[in-house]
Amino acid sequence: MSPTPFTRGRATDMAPVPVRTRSVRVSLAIVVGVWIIRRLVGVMITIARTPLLLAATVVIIGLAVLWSRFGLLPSSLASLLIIGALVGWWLRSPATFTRTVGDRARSLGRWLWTYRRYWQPAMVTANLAQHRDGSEQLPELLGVASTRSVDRVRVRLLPGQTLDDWAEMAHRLAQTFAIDSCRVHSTTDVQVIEIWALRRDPLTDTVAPVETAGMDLGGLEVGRAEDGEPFRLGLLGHHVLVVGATGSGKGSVIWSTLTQLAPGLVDDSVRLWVIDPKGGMELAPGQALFDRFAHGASTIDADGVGLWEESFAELLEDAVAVMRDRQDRLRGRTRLHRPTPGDPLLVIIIDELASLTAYVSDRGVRKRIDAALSLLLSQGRAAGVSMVAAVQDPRKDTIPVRDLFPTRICLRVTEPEHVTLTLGAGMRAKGAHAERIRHDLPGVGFVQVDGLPEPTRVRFAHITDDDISHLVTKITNRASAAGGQRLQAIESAAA
Ligand SMILES: Nc1ncnc2c1ncn2[C@@H]1O[C@H](COP(=O)(O)OP(=O)(O)OP(=O)(O)O)[C@@H](O)[C@H]1O
Repeated sequence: MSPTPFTRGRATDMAPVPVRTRSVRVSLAIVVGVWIIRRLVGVMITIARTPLLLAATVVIIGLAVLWSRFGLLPSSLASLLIIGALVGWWLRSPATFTRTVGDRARSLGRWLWTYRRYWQPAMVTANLAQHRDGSEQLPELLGVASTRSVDRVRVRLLPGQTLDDWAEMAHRLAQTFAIDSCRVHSTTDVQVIEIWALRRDPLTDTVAPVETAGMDLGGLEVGRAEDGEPFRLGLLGHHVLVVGATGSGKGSVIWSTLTQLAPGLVDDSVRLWVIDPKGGMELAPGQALFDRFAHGASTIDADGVGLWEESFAELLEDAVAVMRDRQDRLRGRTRLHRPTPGDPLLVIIIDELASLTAYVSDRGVRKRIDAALSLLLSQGRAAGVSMVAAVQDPRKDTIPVRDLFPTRICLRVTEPEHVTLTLGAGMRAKGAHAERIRHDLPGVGFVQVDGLPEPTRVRFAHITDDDISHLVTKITNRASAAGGQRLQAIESAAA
């Protein structure tokens, strides 16, 4: 007889040979003694594994020995000396003190009093514990690294668990550990994840622009991530799409990127071609830095076609020509163009991409723009042509080339659907609720880089009008000091 759906499968014995063991009587003293010894060994292992605890234990034992041998006065003096040294360190170098002592002490405290203490009930109530053969299996708490605002909790998953299981439970964990919010991140080890538990949101404070002497196109420091660390945006070999409702701070993504490109603008290893279809309102203050600037003119030609649309198409087609020329030159020599002074990275900046893809009135011009955009986005990265484009509406009929941007940034949006369209399916479940970003937090958003499993929440640096004029003056002065071709390019752009 064939098995029914309920009788299919193989039955396994609970044990290879069923054995009935006799119960053994053990005295209470032995049970308590073993329990104490196990605890003591656990404490010693913890001390040995934790440098801060080890140092504190050594100091305390040292002071106790001093006291027992030489009395109270020498040990009190030694204690004062140690406290004085710590205070002196904190005053001289608060950053290193915080990193070495403050954060470690905080991590230890959070590990002991919050996570280790409530780990079992938290796992059970969030359905993240497993029950097998009558025993309870808990995911292993590997460690906690805390800063002033966030606890990064490393956890080894139980067999069969995935990052998504934890992402689904993130809000429950936040509630259980009494923290603002929780996000789950993968690590290089597939069995280990990191929970970022936010105790205080470091992104409520405006982020100031960072002045850089050098430029790292693989990671421009454009803002701050939610763990309080600098956030770096890769531009070399990338195109970046910024999506956000009006007033969400798209301008700050563009300007913080431009600020970081300053060294390259001075030594001519970066050139900017800019399209600002909103009449140049957003980007004109930086015009002196752009090699080309198409911003729309108020004129139309004899056929009623806006000349600005022509100028957008021309700029993009010229960029395609630069790309083709590079491809011819680099073929067989390298697979990725490395920008150098005189052979720069060409960065194309477009402030409102929908004006080029959806709102162009002339069909011929629109076709030209579509063709050039698709070519640049699909082939430009390797040839040293990168694009940074901003748009309010990420829907496919507005931005058909959306998926060709490997890096996508979702600032505050009006609809949950916009998050999925921008960052990809499943990203809201991983905590990217960009539709919930508060109106008073412009420049806050989620960044998704192709190949990385979850988005990063960041705040981009706020660049004021004064910062922009300071930047323009600085770059033109430096370029003037450097002399040569680059200055001519800047001067002719400014003219
Ligand atoms: N990172 C930021 N930090 C603090 N304030 C910011 C930040 N970015 C933008 N702002 C402020 O928020 C307001 C809106 O910014 P912005 O013009 O860049 O938005 P936008 O998304 O480009 O809007 P639109 O689509 O209407 O042009 C401005 O007053 C700006 O000063």
